Amino acid sequence: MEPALETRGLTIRFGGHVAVNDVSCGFAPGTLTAIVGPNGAGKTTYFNLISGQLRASAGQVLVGGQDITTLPASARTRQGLGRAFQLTNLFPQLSALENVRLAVQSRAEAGWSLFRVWNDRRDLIEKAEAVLERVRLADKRNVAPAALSHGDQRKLEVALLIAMEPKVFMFDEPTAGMSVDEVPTVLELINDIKQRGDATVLLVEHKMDVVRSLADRIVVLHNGVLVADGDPAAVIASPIVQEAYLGIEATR
Ligand SMILES: Nc1ncnc2c1ncn2[C@@H]1O[C@H](COP(=O)(O)OP(=O)(O)OP(=O)(O)O)[C@@H](O)[C@H]1O
Repeated sequence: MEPALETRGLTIRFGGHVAVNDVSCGFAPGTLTAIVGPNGAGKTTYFNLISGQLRASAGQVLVGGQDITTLPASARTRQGLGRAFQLTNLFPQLSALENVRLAVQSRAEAGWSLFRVWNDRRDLIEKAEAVLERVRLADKRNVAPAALSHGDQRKLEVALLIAMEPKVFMFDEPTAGMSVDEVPTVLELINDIKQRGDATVLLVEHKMDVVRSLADRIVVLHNGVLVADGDPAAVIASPIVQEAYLGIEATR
């Protein structure tokens, strides 16, 4: 099956430092891949290269077989790459519902569907309400983002991503800074995205228990290089992960 997303020889140099070094990797539809590695391994930089926040020094990014390497971030979004929004990108004065409605609307407009039935405002709102229901924020529909709890803000970020209907969902440490009781809901939402349809999910995550519970596959970056890739149990047991995460000296 053709990968939904693929990087070929993806590389970026900052001065003399190679932060992502010749990373070739394909991500199949309907799978969730966790990208792990120690601090400074290049995980966020790899995400930035895929989503277009950074331009590669060498290599390619392909979505559905199409080369998007030279496209700006906004055009990549239209190609189906969805990265979780930071709340700073939202309209703080608007309600949660209105923010999701705008995301639904931008998706509708991107789909060449000028006359599609839910271009009508009522339909856009119904669709936005359904998304809020799905992320369990329906009761907060009239609340502004800044007034939401931290956990609810992360749910709203997921709602915006769902509203954009991307082919590829990218989450960079989605549970960072959350209280222990807020974590399961966000993990359930990500799992729900994975279960429905053929979405491709990429997840940068430090917490190994989260990775173990969600991932079909783990890719390990170390000093910008892809050093392990495969089944979660096997990768977690590998010396490189044991050493990087558990401080156990690798036995060779
Ligand atoms: N814009 C930049 N200019 C210079 N160096 C950078 C830049 N962005 C990242 N780096 C460097 O690239 C390396 C990889 O950083 P990156 O943030 O991608 O790592 P990471 O694996 O996401 O780490 P963490 O788990 O701590 O978030 C680091 O050495 C970092 O200092």
